[in-house]
Amino acid sequence: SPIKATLGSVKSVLASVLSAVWKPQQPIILVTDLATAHRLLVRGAGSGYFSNRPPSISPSAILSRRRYQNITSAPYGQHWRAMRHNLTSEILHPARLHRYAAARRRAVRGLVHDLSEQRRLSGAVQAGKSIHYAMFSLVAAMCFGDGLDRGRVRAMADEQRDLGKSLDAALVFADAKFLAVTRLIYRKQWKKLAALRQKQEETFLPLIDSRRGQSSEPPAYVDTLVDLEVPEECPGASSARRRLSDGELVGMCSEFLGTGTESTASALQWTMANLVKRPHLQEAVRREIDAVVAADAEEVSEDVLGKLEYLNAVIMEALRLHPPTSWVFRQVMEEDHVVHNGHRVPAGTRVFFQLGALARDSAAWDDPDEFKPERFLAGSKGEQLVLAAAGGGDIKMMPFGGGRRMCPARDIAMLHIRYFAANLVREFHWREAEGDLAVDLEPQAELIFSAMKHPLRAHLDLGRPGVKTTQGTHRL
Ligand code: HEM
Repeated sequence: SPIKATLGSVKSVLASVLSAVWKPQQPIILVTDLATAHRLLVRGAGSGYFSNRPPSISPSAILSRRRYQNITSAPYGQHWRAMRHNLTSEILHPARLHRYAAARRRAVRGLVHDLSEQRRLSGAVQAGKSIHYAMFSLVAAMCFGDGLDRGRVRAMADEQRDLGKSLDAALVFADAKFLAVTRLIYRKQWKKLAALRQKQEETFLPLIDSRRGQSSEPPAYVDTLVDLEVPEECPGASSARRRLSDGELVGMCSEFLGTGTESTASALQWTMANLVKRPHLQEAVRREIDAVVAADAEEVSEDVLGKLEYLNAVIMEALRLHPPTSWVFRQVMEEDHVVHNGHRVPAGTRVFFQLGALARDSAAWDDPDEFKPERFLAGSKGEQLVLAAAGGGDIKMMPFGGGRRMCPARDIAMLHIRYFAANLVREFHWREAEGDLAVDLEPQAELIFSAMKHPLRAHLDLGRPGVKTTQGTHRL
């Protein structure tokens, strides 16, 4: 109606005026070359901390008015350290990764089964969607333990997807100084965010409660969280520690499910898309697998993944050209001493590292826009590349970020991608579909993650003689 339309335009004018008043523009540095990225992120971090991000847009942090922090959103300090240490030492430590091998095998088996069924029933399979769900079910098992029923996992995956989609809308609340006013102006967005979070609490809290006081092998992430003690924030209580509240636990589980699924599923999808687009590379990967895996072996097991150098090179090249996380964000704090072009960067400055541009820096790569896995093979120039340096060394690409806030899950992410990709290539011959279903390598750049704009679809032929679909038994 005309009244509604008038109110709508008044609202948008008012919102932009208000946001300019209460959100003084902070300077931004956009980093698109590797030399600057290295100087700021790695060496810059050595002379100060430079380890904070701008205020998070995670619904958990916004709705709780920043009382609930997760690893990604927490300011650099004791609380962040305790949470990150728990994740890296209890779940992601390289010596402990083998404990989740059974869950990984189940997830790959489920994915192969799903794709086989789709293949039987229709033409092109919806590989993108299936990969995403399989990765989610694996991460959900690591988070809440084995034995979750399929319906519940589906519901959680849907909730998580809706929450991810709401992030753009949550941007308006990120650093609003007068949240009450912003809430009023954007009340629809606020209500939607609150409803999504409410739903998530209803799903997660019973699962969390059912794990209290239990010990299982392997431990679920949530088991380590309910036992975790973090420093008390009260001034004067420097040595006091406390457990995480229910609200914090829900936020931490949501972070694990989101970060654990989105980037890895996206990297796997980009890898498979490039293999569909380039059948000769797919054949080379298959030959490499066949050379080290017996024809009657049930699967490409995790212990042979280290021998699959060419597959690894394909994955690295996919990560370079299609980094699943688009940006690394930092904000300069008072205590930082970040120097750029001979000047100290003022506190409050936001520094955005554009990962896609960094990985195509022509100073570091020959033919930066070409898909050439060979550059990552032993003996080639790319061999000595460093994915991202937490300490010294050059950076040639940084899909996992860098410095103290670098992704803590690089090893497990690479394991997941290699294991899934190796088995998918062995089980099926992937062929490009026609017309609208052909592989489109255009990204859907979102605020945080960058996935394929058109999720991967492909025709599949059985890769091994004797492999049966659900009507019989699949070998995996
Ligand atoms: C291919 C897969 C992945 C990619 C490309 C990726 C990429 C990234 C990037 C770019 C960052 C920001 C780093 C920075 O600010 O310097 C990050 C942070 C993070 N990632 Fe990952 N990630 C992946 C998989 C995972 C997985 C599987 C998990 C969890 C199981 C995870 C958990 C996290 C966490 C908790 C942080 C925040 C670290 C902090 O603030 O201290 N990531 N990731």
